[in-house]
Amino acid sequence: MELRTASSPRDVKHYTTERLREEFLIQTLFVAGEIKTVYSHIDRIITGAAVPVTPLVLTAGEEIRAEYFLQRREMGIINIGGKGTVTVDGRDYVLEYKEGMYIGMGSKDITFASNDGETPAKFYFNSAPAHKTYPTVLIRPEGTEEEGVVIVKDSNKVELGSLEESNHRTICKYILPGQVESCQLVMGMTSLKPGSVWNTMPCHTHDRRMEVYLYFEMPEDACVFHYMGEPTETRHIVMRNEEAVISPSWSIHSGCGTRAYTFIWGMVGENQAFDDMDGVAMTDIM
Ligand SMILES: O=C(O)C(=O)C[C@H](O)C(=O)CO
Ligand SMILES: [Zn+2]
Repeated sequence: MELRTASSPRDVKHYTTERLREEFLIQTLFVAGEIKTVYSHIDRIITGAAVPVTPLVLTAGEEIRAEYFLQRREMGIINIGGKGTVTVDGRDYVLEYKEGMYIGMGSKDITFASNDGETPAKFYFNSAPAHKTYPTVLIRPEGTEEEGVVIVKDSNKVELGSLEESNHRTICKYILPGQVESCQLVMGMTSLKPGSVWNTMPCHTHDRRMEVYLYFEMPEDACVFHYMGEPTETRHIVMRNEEAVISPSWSIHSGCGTRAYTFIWGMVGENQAFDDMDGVAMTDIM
C-alpha cells in the first residue's frame, strides 16, 4: 500500500509540476493480476483497484493494522472493465461494466474474479473508516430492483451544463443517503456528452469533504487537464486514461479534456450532502 500525506494550501502553491504529481496524482492503479492501493492521510481514504486474471483476495496489509480490510472500514466499488464477480463472505455479486457495489463494515472475506481473464474486470474502489454496518448491495444504473440489488433512482441521475458551455454531462449518484446508506462514503460517476470537455465548471470546493476523481474512457493520446488548488491559486495536473487524483478539502477539482471522457468521484468527510458545495463564481477564479 502506498502512502500519501496531507498537505497545506500554503505549501502547495510553491510546488513544481513534479511535486504536484507526486503528492496528488495516482498512476498505474490498474495492473493485471494485482490489487493496488493508495492510502491518503486526508480523511484516511484508500483508493484502489483490483484487476483479477485469476481470483484475487483482498488482504488488510500492515499499514491499517486490522485483522481484515473492512474490519473498521466500508467500501464502494465500480467496475470499469469486463464482467466480474465480487464475493463477500461467500455471497457472489456479479458486476457488469459500470455496475457498482457498497460493502459494509465487518465484511471479512472479499475476493475479486473476472468472468474472462483475457478481458478482466477492473474493480475501482474507495474505502473509508466506518463506525456502523450498513447493508452490502449491488448497484445498477438501470434495471429492476431485487433482493440485494439497488437501482439508481431517476432523481439521482442529474443532467448538467450545455454544449454551448462545453460542459454537458450526466451525474449518476451511486452511493448516497436515501439510496445506498453508508457511514461517510458518497460515490458516483459523471459522463460527458460528445463535444463537451469540461467537468465541474463552474467549480466548487467543500471544506467538509475531500474527493478523489478517476478519469477513464479516454483514448491513449487524450488527456484531461485537471485543475486543483485554492480558487485563486489554481494549478493543473495532466491526466491520462485510468488515472486518479486526490483533491484535498480546500481545493477545487475540475477538468478540461481534449475530448469527452467519464470519471468516477468519491467523497468522504464531515457530511454526505452532495449539494453542500461552495460554488466559485466564474469571475473569481484565478
Ligand atoms: O461534473 C461534475 O460537476 C461532477 O461530477 C461534480 C462531482 O460530482 C463533485 O465534485 C461532487 O462534489
Ligand atoms: Zn466536489
